[in-house]
Amino acid sequence: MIVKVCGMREPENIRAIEQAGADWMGFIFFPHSARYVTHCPEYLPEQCRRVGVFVNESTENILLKAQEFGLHYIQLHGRETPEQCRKLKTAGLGIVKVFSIARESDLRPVGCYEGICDYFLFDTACSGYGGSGKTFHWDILQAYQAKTPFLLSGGLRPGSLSSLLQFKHEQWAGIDLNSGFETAPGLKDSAAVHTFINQLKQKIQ
Ligand SMILES: O=C(O)c1ccccc1NCC(=O)[C@H](O)[C@H](O)COP(=O)(O)O
Repeated sequence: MIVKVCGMREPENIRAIEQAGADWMGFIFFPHSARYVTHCPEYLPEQCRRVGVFVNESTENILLKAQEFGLHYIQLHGRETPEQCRKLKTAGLGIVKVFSIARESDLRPVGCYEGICDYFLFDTACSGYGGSGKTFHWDILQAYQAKTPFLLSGGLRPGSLSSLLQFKHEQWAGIDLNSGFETAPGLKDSAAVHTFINQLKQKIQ
């Protein structure tokens, strides 16, 4: 089970979340986000895969950030096309395409990205692009029949553990933690993340 912690930017907090056992760490390169990373932190995680989060950004700018931050994965939250995903993949980056989910029909576009992306991330549909702090009805994902593994996202918080333990899907590969574990935007409660990861990984590998 991959645990991604998103919206990081403070060096000490990055270290603490790495120590807490996060597998992936997300850096948000979207200027309108409260978690926007304006400059490269003094410390970047070495044990975690580094994920760059972008919204409708040019391939050129994404590649610049990928180099600066040593990104392993690019997570795309906007209207990025399969062609842009393919270009980034060809540059040697892993690709995570995000789909905002409110109803079953929101799963329809995944077919165009199948075979190009390494992972999909299913997040709650909201007026912005992410970080809503709200969950969607996970039952909708039972209609997902493609083969690309996915991360479950949107509104996860310490109290989500029991629901996660009941969730089942063959392609479910991980979860994404963000605002539900924050003490302030961009600052995670490392003790809460540590406890949550330990409890989750004791039950699900
Ligand atoms: O978190 C943000 O501020 C954000 C803004 C714009 C695009 C993406 C953003 N977050 C990316 C993520 O992967 C979040 O973890 C995901 O949306 C879930 O967030 P939350 O509902 O707060 O758990």
